[in-house]
Amino acid sequence: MKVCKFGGTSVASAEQIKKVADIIQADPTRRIVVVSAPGKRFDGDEKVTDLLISLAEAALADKDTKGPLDKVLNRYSQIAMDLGLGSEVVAIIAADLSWRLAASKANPSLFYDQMKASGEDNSAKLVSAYLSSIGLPAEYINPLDGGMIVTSAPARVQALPESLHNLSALKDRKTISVFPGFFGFTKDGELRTFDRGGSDITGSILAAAVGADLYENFTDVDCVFAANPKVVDNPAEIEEMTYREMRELSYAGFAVLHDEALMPAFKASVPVCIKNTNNPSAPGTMIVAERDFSKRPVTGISADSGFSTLYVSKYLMNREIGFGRKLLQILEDEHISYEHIPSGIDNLSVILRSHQLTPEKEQRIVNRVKNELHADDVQLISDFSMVVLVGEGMKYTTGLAARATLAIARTGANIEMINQGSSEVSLVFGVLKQDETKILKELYSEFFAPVLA
Ligand SMILES: Nc1ncnc2c1ncn2[C@@H]1O[C@H](COP(=O)(O)OP(=O)(O)O)[C@@H](O)[C@H]1O
Ligand SMILES: N[C@@H](CC(=O)OP(=O)(O)O)C(=O)O
Repeated sequence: MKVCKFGGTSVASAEQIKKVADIIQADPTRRIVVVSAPGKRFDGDEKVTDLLISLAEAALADKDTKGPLDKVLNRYSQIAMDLGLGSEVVAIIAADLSWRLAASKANPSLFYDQMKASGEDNSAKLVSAYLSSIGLPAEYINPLDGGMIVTSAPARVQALPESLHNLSALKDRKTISVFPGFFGFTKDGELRTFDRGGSDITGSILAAAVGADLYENFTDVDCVFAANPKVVDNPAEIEEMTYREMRELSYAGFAVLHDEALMPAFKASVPVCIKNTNNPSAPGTMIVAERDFSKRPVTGISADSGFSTLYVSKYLMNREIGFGRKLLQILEDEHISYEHIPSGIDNLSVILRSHQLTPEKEQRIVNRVKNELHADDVQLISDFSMVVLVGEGMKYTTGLAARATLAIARTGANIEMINQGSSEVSLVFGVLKQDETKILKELYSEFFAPVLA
């Protein structure tokens, strides 16, 4: 049995949904289908999830919701019409959206989640109706009935282990299950969405739950490339990589798969294949537990912006027992997680994702570190990027860090931070955002271009 997830671009229009149906029809083992909300049809188009966020914002601000609501409804009715579906499914979607809009706004975060989740929920109803209309026995599965149970606020939303048990029943269904991605329900029955891009996570959980032979993740590129194809021209194709490599690469910039989508499949030993809805005969990229890494030590290079550094220096910091704990406690009090902590004897930097900060939080953190920890210098600096070299073979290759730093030096950029995880599967460079692209390109030509020449 295969679990197939179709991303936003794969269900963006009737034409795309017809390709999805062909893919399902071509292989009778494709029994569980996870869908995203309709995504972009062309450059500059709007994703339905983004339209729904605007709709929720308007509703919460007590502004006119007709404009944003019509935009969402038009996307679905256009698709339904082009698929030759009757008006019934559109009426169901319209009723669903007005029901959600009328829901309580007392907790804005829950209201947002309700609205966002409708994107995948209604997409699943539409796809299921279309599959049925062409004679494929398909059924929409409501995640509440299916048993997708997730954590409750304020924790980051994650599936609870009992979801695996509940969802395993899907493998016995005689029909093709069409399951909306991106959300689940808490034990108290509250709807919560995963992180953006979270339909990948749903697919992985379902694949693990039913013990699938393969989790196929269909998107709009033939495979995972060794670097972001929007930045590097014609990057090398990755035929096979490990879960660990993909996790590290998707952590910083490989948007093709959400970084939290690897763990469920990995734990259940389900291989993952990234494939293209627009070119399903291409073999795609296989993500597996182990592979031969003798040919190329570096598998891929990713880059992502949106990091900040909390720089703290204090004379004799290395001798002060509990300094690190107290510093991290201040961040915990502000509900902030950290990514890396490179340190010297009298100073350390805590690297964070900037989206967690607000001007007020920044001020509070800096004041507390100064006043409570008596630091000599405290600075919160934003606009950092991380460029990450990833490869299982890096551990067994000498001189690799030297090659990487030399390549960066050729760009004239400064390296603000270097971090090599103890597993040595990745080498992380903290750089200024303005230098990110040129460094990525230079590193790519250092590690990939010579091999291709
Ligand atoms: N290294 C990479 N290899 C392949 N695609 C990448 C890579 N880095 C970024 N991407 C981008 O990821 C996109 C697919 O992810 P996403 O937009 O989330 O698709 P979907 O809507 O199918 O979920 C591709 O169109 C591509 O631009
Ligand atoms: N629609 C949601 C969830 C998702 O996974 O979408 P996509 O498969 O298009 O990345 C989002 O935009 O975040």
